[in-house]
Formats: sequence, C-alpha cells, structure tokens
Amino acid sequence: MQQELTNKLQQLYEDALSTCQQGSPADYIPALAKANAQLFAVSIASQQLTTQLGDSTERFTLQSIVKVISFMVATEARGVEEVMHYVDLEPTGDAFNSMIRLESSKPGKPFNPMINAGAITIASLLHGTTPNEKVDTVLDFLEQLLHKRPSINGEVFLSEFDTAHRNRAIAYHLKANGFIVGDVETALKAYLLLCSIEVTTQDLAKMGLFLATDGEGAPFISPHILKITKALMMTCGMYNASGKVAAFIGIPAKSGVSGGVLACLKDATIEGHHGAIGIGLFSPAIDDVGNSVASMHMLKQLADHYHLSYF
Ligand SMILES: NC(=O)CC[C@H](N)C(=O)O
Repeated sequence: MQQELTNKLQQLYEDALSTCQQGSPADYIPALAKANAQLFAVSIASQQLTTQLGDSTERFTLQSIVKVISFMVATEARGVEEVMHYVDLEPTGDAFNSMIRLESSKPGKPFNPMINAGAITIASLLHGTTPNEKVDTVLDFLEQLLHKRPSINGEVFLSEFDTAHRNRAIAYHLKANGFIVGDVETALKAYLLLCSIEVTTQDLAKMGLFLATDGEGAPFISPHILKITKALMMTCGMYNASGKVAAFIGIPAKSGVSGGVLACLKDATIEGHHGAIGIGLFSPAIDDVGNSVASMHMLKQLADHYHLSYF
C-alpha cells in the first residue's frame, strides 16, 4: 500500500533537499559528473507500506552499494571461512579506494569487503569464469528480490573501465599477494560491471527491507551471513565516516559515489511503518568522503525524529 505523505516526512525531505548544494556529483568517473545535483529521492518500505518522496523512479548506478550484495552472494556460495581467508572484516578509517594498507599490513589482505580492494577480491570469488557469469550470479539474486532483472548502465561502465587506473593497480597488487582468485582482469571487469547495475530508491528500500527482516520471504541468504553483512554496513559501510555515522545516526547503511544510500532497521516506527524497515535514498551531490549530502542529512533527521539509532 502506498502511504499518504505526512507533513513531517515532507518537511524533513524539504529540509534535506536544501542541503544538495553543499556537495557535488562525483567526477572521477566522467559519466557520473553530469548527474543533476538537485535530484533527491527517498523511499521507505516496510511489510505493510511503501512511502515515496521526490523522484523515486529515477535510475542511478549502485556503485559501492553493490558491495553489500556481492558479499552476500559470494559468501553464501563459498562459506564464511573461505571468504575470510581472502578478505578480513575490519574497518580501515581510510578512503574507499586507498591502497596504503595493502602494503603496510602483511600479508596485504584487504581489510573488509566494503572498500574497493575487498570488493574486487569478492568479485573474484563469485562463481563463474567470465565477468558476465560472475555478474549474473548477483543479477539472479537481485531479480529474485526485486521481481525484475536490473540493467547495467553501459555508459557508466565504459566510462569507469577506461579510467579505472587506481582500481586496476589495486587489483594487480591484490593478485601479486594472492588475494585474487583466477584472472585479475576478469575480477576487475566483474567488479566494475557490478558497480554499474542500475536501481531506483524503491529498489534500495526493498533491499533494505530484505536485510532488515533477516531475509524473510525472499531469496535465500543464511541468517548468519545477513548478520555479518549488517555488522559490516555499520562498521565499514559509509567509507571513512562510518564511525561518525554509527555514533550520530546509528543505522546500518551503505553508500555509493553515485549518491545512493541503502539503510535497514530491524524494528522501528516511522509514521505508518512499524517493525522491519528498509530505506533507499538518492541524491548525486556527495561530500569529500563520498557520501550523498542530502541523503545523509535526511537519514540523520529521520534517526533523530523517530529515535532510530540502534544504540
Ligand atoms: N565509493 C564507490 O561507490 C566506489 C565505486 C566505484 N565504482 C569505484 O570503484 O571507485
């Protein structure tokens, strides 16, 4: 059922919308730079209800948000022990594309699956030998969850593939240290294709609800893997602002440089929504760390107003 908008939610949305100009769209991926910085959409989904604010049908690429999904799919396929042989579960405090710890810490194992190094390793662990076969395992999962197969934005993929010098360096460094399974270019291409999967905030809210309900009634991911995934979102999901997001918002969330944010709440109340809730947000203007300014403002206001912090 689609919810009538309350004045409060509308007011929080308008307040957050006014913060868009404090950021700007990511420009290190050329195709993302031309996004309309004024776009802002919020979707809230619970088992009873969905709420849409702004342009919730606008499509954007998942970018780093896909790291949550590919981690779940790879870990379901391989098991926690095998995955942890290749990727740790520790926050870094560094930028998402940092390479420093691959060299400064021995044996150069990526610290967690939410940074680029960890996500490229995870892409190498997905079943399949070609990039498309690997990506299909994630698309299959999303198709079951969303009841439609998401598309890949070819322009964004090519734009990033052509300029992926840093990710390529990370991938080869990982390979040299034994943390890429199989062909390194295959892992890199799979990772970049995964980042280019297109969604709307409505899709993100459904993904959030899936996580929030511990996978109830949706494609199977073991409960212990969902628990690890949400812990990773809380500790590592918001780049090197993860600690502050945990402290001041207190909701497991994952953002991407296209301006999307995925959040989930196990048991909360937001207007007519009660119980497990998924939230999807999107606004392309991001801050220095890489988090969407309006989306984070909205999430903070929601957390304060509806007492959503886990702590
Ligand atoms: N933070 C992000 O969203 C990064 C994803 C982007 N595709 C990259 O690898 O740089």
